[in-house]
Amino acid sequence: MATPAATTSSLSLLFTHHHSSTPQRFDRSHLRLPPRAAPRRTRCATEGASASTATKHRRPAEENIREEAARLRGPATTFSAWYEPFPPASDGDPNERYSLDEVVYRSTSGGLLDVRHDMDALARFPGSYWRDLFDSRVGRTTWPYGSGVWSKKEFVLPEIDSDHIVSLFEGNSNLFWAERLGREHLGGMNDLWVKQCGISHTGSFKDLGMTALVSQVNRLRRAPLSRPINGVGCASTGDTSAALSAYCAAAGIPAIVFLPADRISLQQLIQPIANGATVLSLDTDFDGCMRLIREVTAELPIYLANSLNSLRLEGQKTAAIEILQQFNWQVPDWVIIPGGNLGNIYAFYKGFEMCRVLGLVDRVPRLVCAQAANANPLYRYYKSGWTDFQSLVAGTTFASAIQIGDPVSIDRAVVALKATDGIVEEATEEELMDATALADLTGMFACPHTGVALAALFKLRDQGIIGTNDRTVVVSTAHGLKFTQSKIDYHDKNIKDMLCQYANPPISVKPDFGSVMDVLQKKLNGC
Ligand SMILES: Cc1ncc(COP(=O)(O)O)c(C=O)c1O
Ligand SMILES: N[C@@H](CCOP(=O)(O)O)C(=O)O
Repeated sequence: MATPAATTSSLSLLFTHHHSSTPQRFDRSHLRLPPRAAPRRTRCATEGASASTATKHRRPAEENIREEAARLRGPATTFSAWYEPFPPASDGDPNERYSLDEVVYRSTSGGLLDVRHDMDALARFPGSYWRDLFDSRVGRTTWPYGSGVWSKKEFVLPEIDSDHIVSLFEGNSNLFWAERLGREHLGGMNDLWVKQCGISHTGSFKDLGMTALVSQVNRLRRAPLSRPINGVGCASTGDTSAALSAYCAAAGIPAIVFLPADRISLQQLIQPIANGATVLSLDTDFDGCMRLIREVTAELPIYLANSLNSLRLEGQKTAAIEILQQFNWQVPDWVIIPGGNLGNIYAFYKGFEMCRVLGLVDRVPRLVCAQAANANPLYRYYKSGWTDFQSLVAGTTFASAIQIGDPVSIDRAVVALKATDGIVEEATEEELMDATALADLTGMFACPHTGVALAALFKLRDQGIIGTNDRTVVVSTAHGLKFTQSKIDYHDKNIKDMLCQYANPPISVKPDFGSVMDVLQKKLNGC
């Protein structure tokens, strides 16, 4: 079994308790709990109104689910969150903090910010309370808890009014047992799981962060705050832009996306176009787009939606909490995540660590960040023993959404990995494409980024670092249907210097019985 990760981490600081507090008896009236279900009454079809009328009008006809939730809501929450410098200031102003209603992305020293929660207030309730509350909301449509993100609202953006939330009922993604991949291709692994964050509204995990960010923008733009924010913008390798465009379109907020020309898939490109965003195709790479959007958002009233903005990570961290929940609050041994701009690895850590600190679980898993060898600044940094970070010009990779050489969240990633006794692995193009193909041959339809994570798993199994019985979760970050060209090239054996050993090209056959029989007999005889 894997060694459980250290339980006291340097990051405990991130979850500051302002006073030492032991969980006390709790008063449920402080929380916005889901309305208690009315006692069920069996109704026979002949009783009163017809059965169809009785089931049709669940609330007054003129009321929508948002209004229904507002009517049923309890007293306001006492939880709060704010921005603080990341990592916590050692030589800066210890009191530096900002309201989430401020438009601020950087600390006064130019460093990153992080969303901090009032952990004292949350810790007034025992872990069992939070587990029960979150479990009670899964799979419901009660606004806004039908979303996997907002079902954990108190841990995400506790102060936002539910009326301001922009949600497409994201999250609650499938976590499935990859039985055959583990058994047949990973030396009899019997506890291998894939968290399908890409089976989602816009086909990637970015939806989780974008619902949080666009909701906050919606709050800022509307009365009483009425901030002059004219639009929301991002640089993107294709997934952030898709999520931003969809959530902005749902809220009626203008979206502006900066895309590196010819470096994202067609399926990703059409998403913001279809959602009505302003799409700028720039003749540079992602890092170049990122530099530009930072300059532009400093000049124009455009709110920055990249994960440099720590609001995003509050939504993304719920995927980690969901994994714990899906395992009935048992902690897996390993979680493997593909990394590019490196916000997500930190978001996962934050979700796990918050649950540990608040007593929902007693430890955190070991994290593995997997990078494409052609875009591997974190891997090189890790291999240097965290002594020498060099940004680089990322090379072309089939895992195009992580073709990033100067990751914004490098410092966040290092904290997450150090605190979880984490590992960084890399995958060559052949390794990631073979891993993707093998996963597909066992029933998945993985994106190349998931292939990077799977290739890292293959290596860590070969090295004996991940054991046969270790409960391991591979985070699948996007839907394979967004990256079909790479699969077409692979199965066509049309990739230079790649064997494409698992290619399964279609067989051209004459349309007559004899020819078809010949082919099938050869196939069935294993020739
Ligand atoms: C599909 C996919 N996987 C993984 C990542 C990596 O996430 P992060 O940038 O947070 O490291 C991204 C974006 O960068 C992505 O779009
Ligand atoms: N893969 C991302 C890259 C940008 O990441 P972000 O999380 O910082 O917005 C994308 O799809 O654009």
